[in-house]
Amino acid sequence: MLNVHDFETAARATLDPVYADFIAGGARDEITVRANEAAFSGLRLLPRMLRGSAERDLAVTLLGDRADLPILLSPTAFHKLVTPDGELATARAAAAAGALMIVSMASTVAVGEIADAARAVGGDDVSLWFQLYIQPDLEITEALVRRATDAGCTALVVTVDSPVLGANERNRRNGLNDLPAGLYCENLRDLRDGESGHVRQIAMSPELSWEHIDWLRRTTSLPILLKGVLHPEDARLAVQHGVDGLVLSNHGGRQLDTVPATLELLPEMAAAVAGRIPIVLDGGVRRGTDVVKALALGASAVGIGRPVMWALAEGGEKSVRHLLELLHAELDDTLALCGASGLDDLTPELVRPAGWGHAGQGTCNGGVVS
Ligand SMILES: Cc1cc2nc3c(=O)[nH]c(=O)nc-3n(C[C@H](O)[C@H](O)[C@H](O)COP(=O)(O)O)c2cc1C
Ligand SMILES: CCCCC(=O)C(=O)O
Repeated sequence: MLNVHDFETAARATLDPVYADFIAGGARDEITVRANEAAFSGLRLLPRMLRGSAERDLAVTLLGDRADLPILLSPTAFHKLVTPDGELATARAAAAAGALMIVSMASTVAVGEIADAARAVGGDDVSLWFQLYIQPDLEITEALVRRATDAGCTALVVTVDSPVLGANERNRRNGLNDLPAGLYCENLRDLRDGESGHVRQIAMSPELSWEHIDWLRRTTSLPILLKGVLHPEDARLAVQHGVDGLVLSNHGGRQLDTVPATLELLPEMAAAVAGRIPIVLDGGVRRGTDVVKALALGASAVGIGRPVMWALAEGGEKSVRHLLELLHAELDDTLALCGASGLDDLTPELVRPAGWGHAGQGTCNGGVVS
């Protein structure tokens, strides 16, 4: 295993193709799935020479939580689909690599147990964030927030791009509409008497509004990030509503198809928040060079979704750890080659659109690169 792509190839060789499709797939024609990765290819790196340092500092602090690398584990559901220990394996690997994991509300292990597993490996300093789909029944939402808080999660990542579930036609064709027997969304178990944690207990709610964010802001003292805001005007509203951070995400192309690649939106979004809150970008990050491009254009960190699922499927905990170590090493190598001694050295002058001097051909830099 030398890179992220190797994990995908190896995972596909062993995984049930129905689950491989669930992981790889996106909404409708998967135009956005492809656009995310293509956007990174559409930018070139223009390194500086003779100004590096012997060691590079890759650590990042986000909303008070320190991580050894600016690559987060984006929230992904159902880890027991691909490995028997499920999210316990992921959390142990992330803790060992010093990476920050965002636990999906739809995890197949309860968040408290995930946190215990992470701390058993990484000690009390390990930080976990919890991803939340606000439920129209606010008592249920409160109970979920309480479970995450009691588990010691230090931030809430509220996914707002899912007023309805994305239409994944691969899943429809494959007849995948439920979890296999014995797997449950454990965070939803017994929220009301006798509830098993069936996946259908999770409501996607088209009626959610900024009032719900205001309500959540009053309900919890944890930092709140919004995941899935794409319009710069919504980024400005998020700041006005007291949101602490954004995860600039199109859900890996799994919600509205044909939205722009997240990298394409980054310069505009960074301009909209103007440094007031951090931006974590996810979607299509597969290489250390991708991380450098995102940080150069204004992200504080990135997230990875599918790569973690592929590594989990390929070899469980040890493979996720290996994946994170590979990405850490790739990022370090890229910084060295760029003449950067730390993440603060990653500025927009490092990137250029691809193409023979046709301004905007790469279209990812939105005019921010001079
Ligand atoms: C299998 C799978 C499950 C996911 N589950 C969730 C989830 O439960 N909650 C959520 O907010 N996003 C979820 N996502 C989206 C990821 O958090 C992330 O935005 C996306 O995967 C990033 O793109 P990438 O896969 O290209 O790295 C999921 C993505 C995948 C591939
Ligand atoms: C209710 C589970 C949602 C999983 C998800 O967000 C995804 O597969 O993209």
